Amino acid sequence: MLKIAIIGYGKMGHQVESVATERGHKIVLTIDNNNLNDLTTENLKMADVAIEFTSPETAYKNVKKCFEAGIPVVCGTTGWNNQLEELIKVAQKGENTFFYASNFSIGVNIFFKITRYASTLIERFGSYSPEITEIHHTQKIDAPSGTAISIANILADELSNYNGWTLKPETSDEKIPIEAIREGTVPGTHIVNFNSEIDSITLKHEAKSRRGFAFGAVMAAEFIHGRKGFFNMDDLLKLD
Ligand SMILES: NC(=O)C1=CN([C@@H]2O[C@H](COP(=O)(O)OP(=O)(O)OC[C@H]3O[C@@H](n4cnc5c(N)ncnc54)[C@H](O)[C@@H]3O)[C@@H](O)[C@H]2O)C=CC1
Ligand SMILES: O=C(O)C1=N[C@H](C(=O)O)C[C@H](O)C1
Repeated sequence: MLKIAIIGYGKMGHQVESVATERGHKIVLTIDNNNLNDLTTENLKMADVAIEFTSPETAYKNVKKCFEAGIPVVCGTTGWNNQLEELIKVAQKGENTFFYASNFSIGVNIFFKITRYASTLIERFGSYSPEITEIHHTQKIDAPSGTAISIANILADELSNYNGWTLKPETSDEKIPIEAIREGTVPGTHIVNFNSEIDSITLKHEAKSRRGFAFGAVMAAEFIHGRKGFFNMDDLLKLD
């Protein structure tokens, strides 16, 4: 049984609470906009691990607070990639424990591997243009989604004609276009399309709820218990 601090008690925080208690863990602290002053070193030290799902503006400070308190932290907040790199480097030194994923769903992480394999085949022929579409609920702050950026990085790794991504309607020959659609309450849909003059190949992952994200985050919390350093879904799922 782990004692868990939930930082960000919104849509994801509530799902994490539900999955964690079902798995026999205890929630010892919940933090949201209404009780930010409770995010103290003293309170964090009551927990074995913190799980952070907040906003692009707040994640950096929250993860740093966990480092300062010496508490392992699992973070799924998207939209702060520049600052994230800095904290990954800090954790890689081995004094802190940090697990980050742009998407904790097992299905999406399988989808990442399928996308990489498809890209290696596409690269041999060179006649296909890639495009990513992500569809999310209208409350989502960041665009493109963290998952779409992860997919774009995989495509750019494998396709020699591309070296980054661009958010539509902007276009650029060397950048993989990402279309971000905001629609109703969609939990998260990601589509990769490889288009040529004679055909197209489409890969799609569609989350049916937020449960898969929460389940992955709780598994990550269990995984980092007793470990030091930086970890991601490849360490947890060992899909290679
Ligand atoms: N990595 C993954 O698998 C997933 C990542 N996400 C990401 O997680 C983040 C949160 O998503 P949702 O739960 O849907 O958002 P939400 O808006 O429903 O919840 C955010 C919560 O954070 C709280 N909050 C704001 N500032 C805070 C601070 N400084 N300290 C503590 N709490 C604070 C808010 O009061 C709110 O309760 C987003 O960046 C989203 O993209 C969402 C789903 C899955
Ligand atoms: O904000 C969301 O809801 C989600 N955010 C993550 C992202 O930006 O990729 C993961 C998931 O798609 C849901």
